[in-house]
Amino acid sequence: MAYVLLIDDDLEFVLEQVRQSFPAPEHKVIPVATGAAGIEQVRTAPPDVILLDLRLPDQSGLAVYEQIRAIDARIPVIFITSATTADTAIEAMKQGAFNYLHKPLDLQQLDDVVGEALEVAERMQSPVVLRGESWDDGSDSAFVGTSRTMLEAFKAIGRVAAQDVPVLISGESGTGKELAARAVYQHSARARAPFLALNCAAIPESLLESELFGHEKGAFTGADRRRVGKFEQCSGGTIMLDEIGDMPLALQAKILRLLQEQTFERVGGNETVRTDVRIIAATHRDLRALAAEGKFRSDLYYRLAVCTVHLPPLRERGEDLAVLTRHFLARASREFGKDVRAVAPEALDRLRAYSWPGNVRELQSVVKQALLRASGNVLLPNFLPELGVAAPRSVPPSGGLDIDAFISRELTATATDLYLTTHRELDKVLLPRVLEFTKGNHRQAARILGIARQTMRSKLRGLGIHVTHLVSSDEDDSVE
Ligand SMILES: Nc1ncnc2c1ncn2[C@@H]1O[C@H](COP(=O)(O)OP(=O)(O)OP(=O)(O)O)[C@@H](O)[C@H]1O
Repeated sequence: MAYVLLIDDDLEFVLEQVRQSFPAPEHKVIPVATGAAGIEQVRTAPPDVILLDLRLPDQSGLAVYEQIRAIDARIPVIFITSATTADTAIEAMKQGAFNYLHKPLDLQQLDDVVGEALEVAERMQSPVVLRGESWDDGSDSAFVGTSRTMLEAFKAIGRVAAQDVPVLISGESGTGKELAARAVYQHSARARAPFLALNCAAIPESLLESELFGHEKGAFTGADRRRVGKFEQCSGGTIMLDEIGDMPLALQAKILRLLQEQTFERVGGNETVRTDVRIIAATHRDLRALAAEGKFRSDLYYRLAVCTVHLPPLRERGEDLAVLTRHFLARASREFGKDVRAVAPEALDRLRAYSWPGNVRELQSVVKQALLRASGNVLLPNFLPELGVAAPRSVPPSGGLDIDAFISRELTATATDLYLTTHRELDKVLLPRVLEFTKGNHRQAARILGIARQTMRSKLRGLGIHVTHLVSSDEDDSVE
């Protein structure tokens, strides 16, 4: 359940819109009409996200924002502005506001921006617990591993977290780099300041610079107002640059300067902006090799590689496979209201024989699929999907889905959940296709599909499909 605090004296119209977008009982919207009441609410019952009008009867929205930040800088604050207060909204972004929306509110933007803020807040606030020993409570943010290599990684996380220097996290896709970055952040001196994660490979090259550094009005066609970038917005906090190996060389130079001097210029601007951000870079590529080939700046590589955390691939983690399988089984059992507690040794043997190119993410998906088919409380080998075929996809499949072939393959006398697994298979193709069609527009996609946006989001998450908000509130979401 999301808890949204609305601080706005226009309680009739705006409140109605917010309630429409975030209906009870799944959501709780608490409205207050003054800054003082809002601050009191944040103090006594901290919300997940705050919508704050810039114009309030008792004090300015910016003053209220400063006080909220002092209480907890991690709660995302989205400003509500009228056209005349847009400049102040930009000022608020410079001070770390999450985003801003114009009145009258556009319901889709409201939904997208608040939805994204909730995801960001969850990343910051749900604690990543490093689990070297106990593993079977299925807790959502547990970072599980008992193998020697994972214990080394946990130690490295502990070692680098406290030092206020850049960190480089390496590991194949699905090995837990984002979890590691969150753990570093949460154990650092900046843990009470914001954390933003950005996937450099998912953002078109032409937009990435502006996303990170912002731009001035008129910097390029369509830049009709100044935009504050992530490095300015997140000053005091931590930024995860995921897939940094995919960053264009020109932009790497700008990152290097930021690391050396903590300064930069917005795109199309001359003003030197000062910031104070800790960078956690992550990559599935071999940056040292890329640097040797001239495809990654070696000076940036050496700067980033002072503190490193390496996450080994699942196939090299020995005993972790069983531990993680039980962990995900406990989690999925809870999620689907089943009670499958044990894994048959033959099922584990089959899992061990596989090479796991998609690593822990793939295992998580396989266990979920197996659980959906399971009956009784032991996970038997015939509940497992065909390994390699059922690997999660993060990009839309190009060849489409042969649903008839899928059903023929799965239709056995022992199948118990063919309805669910077939629908999941269909979702893997359908959802990305519809989002592609709507250019990442969630509201439109949900409307076309005829399902609730929240349902669509949770389905995407369940399938391991990540949706990232790319640019600003004015623009769209897109599929990674
Ligand atoms: N050791 C672990 N314990 C529990 N869950 C894990 C572990 N490692 C990964 N996961 C889960 O696997 C999924 C993928 O992890 P994560 O997104 O951190 O990987 P990644 O290396 O950043 O992947 P990518 O490079 O594709 O972005 C997430 O759902 C995460 O919670």
